[in-house]
Amino acid sequence: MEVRARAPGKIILSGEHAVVHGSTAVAASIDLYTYVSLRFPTESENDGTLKLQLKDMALEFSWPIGRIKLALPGLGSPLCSTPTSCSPESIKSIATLVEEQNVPEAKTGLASGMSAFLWLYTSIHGYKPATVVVTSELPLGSGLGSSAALCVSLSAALLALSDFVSLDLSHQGWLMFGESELELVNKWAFEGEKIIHGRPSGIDNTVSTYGNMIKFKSGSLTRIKSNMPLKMLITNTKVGRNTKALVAGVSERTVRHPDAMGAVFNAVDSISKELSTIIQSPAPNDLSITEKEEKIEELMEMNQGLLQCMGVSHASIETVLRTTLKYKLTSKLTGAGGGGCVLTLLPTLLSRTVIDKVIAELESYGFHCLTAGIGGNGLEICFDGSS
Ligand SMILES: Nc1ncnc2c1ncn2[C@@H]1O[C@H](COP(=O)(O)OP(=O)(O)O)[C@@H](O)[C@H]1O
Ligand SMILES: C[C@@](O)(CCOP(=O)(O)O)CC(=O)O
Ligand SMILES: [Mg+2]
Repeated sequence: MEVRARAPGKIILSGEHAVVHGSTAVAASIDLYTYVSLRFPTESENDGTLKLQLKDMALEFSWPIGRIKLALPGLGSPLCSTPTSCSPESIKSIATLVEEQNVPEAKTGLASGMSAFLWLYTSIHGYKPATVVVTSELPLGSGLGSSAALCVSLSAALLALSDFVSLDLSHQGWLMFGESELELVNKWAFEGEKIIHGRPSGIDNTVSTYGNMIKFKSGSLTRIKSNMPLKMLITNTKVGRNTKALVAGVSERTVRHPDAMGAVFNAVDSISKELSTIIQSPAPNDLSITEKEEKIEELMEMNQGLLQCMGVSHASIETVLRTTLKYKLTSKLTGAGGGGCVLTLLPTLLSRTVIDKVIAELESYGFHCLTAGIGGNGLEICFDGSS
């Protein structure tokens, strides 16, 4: 029996970082996915190992089950169905298991993803041999939520073949989980994100699990129904960065300047609330689409200024801002910043010629531009191997 799961990446329209400190944020899924397949070996295939294949990178890691038992003794049997946090001791043991693999020097960033994999796998399936294959359409470490898409798709595939959920295994094609399964997946994925991010807000795993557009504050989500077309250009500066370090940097600044940073987070909270009101306001109402777009642009500009105050902008991001401004377009970073991706609002009346010109100029600096569909499906799974 094999199961495949796919979970989308995301863009944060407003409120990244501040959301970690209790402010409201608005995020939407994008139509770029991470896929995870899980298969248990037949008796003749069983070589007593747990394998992780990262297909896009042509990497394969393999752990003898005996070695995992030694490093992580005492995993419950029967296993616990409630998501549990990885203790500092288990984090250390898992780090040792990861270090024993030959992770190429240029790919050491994968170590945290591999650790999340080992924690989620052993927590849900214990000491059981299996092969897990991961592929992704998302750039890793660029602010589009690849870590959350990995944790969500992985948790879903693991749970789909566990005793903790019951599903219609004969269903053909992609299938959505029910509400209680989604909640369970989201909780496990959050535990995985904790290993990768240190202190995640939970917005990335939540929007990847549920899809569409959400408003998120202090761990709880409100679904948003957009009442206007929203088209964003996504520019990947290709400057690598690490969410965990950036999130920690903002927390350190908050400790140094609690009042000033508190005011910044409050301002972001107001921006996100206003943004979600505009996006949801019925059309046509007293505001035309163009007026709504102008308001959104102003809010994006203000949010970007506050992200700069938090210390998470970057020279490459500033180059994107300056370049798009030449075409009277507004941009803000998305995700953790420090490089990574930048969003630019593409107003409905903007001509294709201008879009092509701005893309050409951005790409002449070595950046990569893409336009992704916003607000599509969240997590889905498939049992028939045809999708
Ligand atoms: N498909 C994948 N395979 C392996 N690890 C992954 C994958 N996707 C994400 N990761 C892990 O997540 C990390 C990137 O997460 P993060 O720094 O939060 O950036 P983002 O979530 O914006 O892509 C990678 O360095 C890796 O450890
Ligand atoms: C910076 C933050 O708000 C979003 C991080 O997103 P990403 O990992 O850069 O895609 C952190 C969080 O909310 O957990
Ligand atoms: Mg991430």
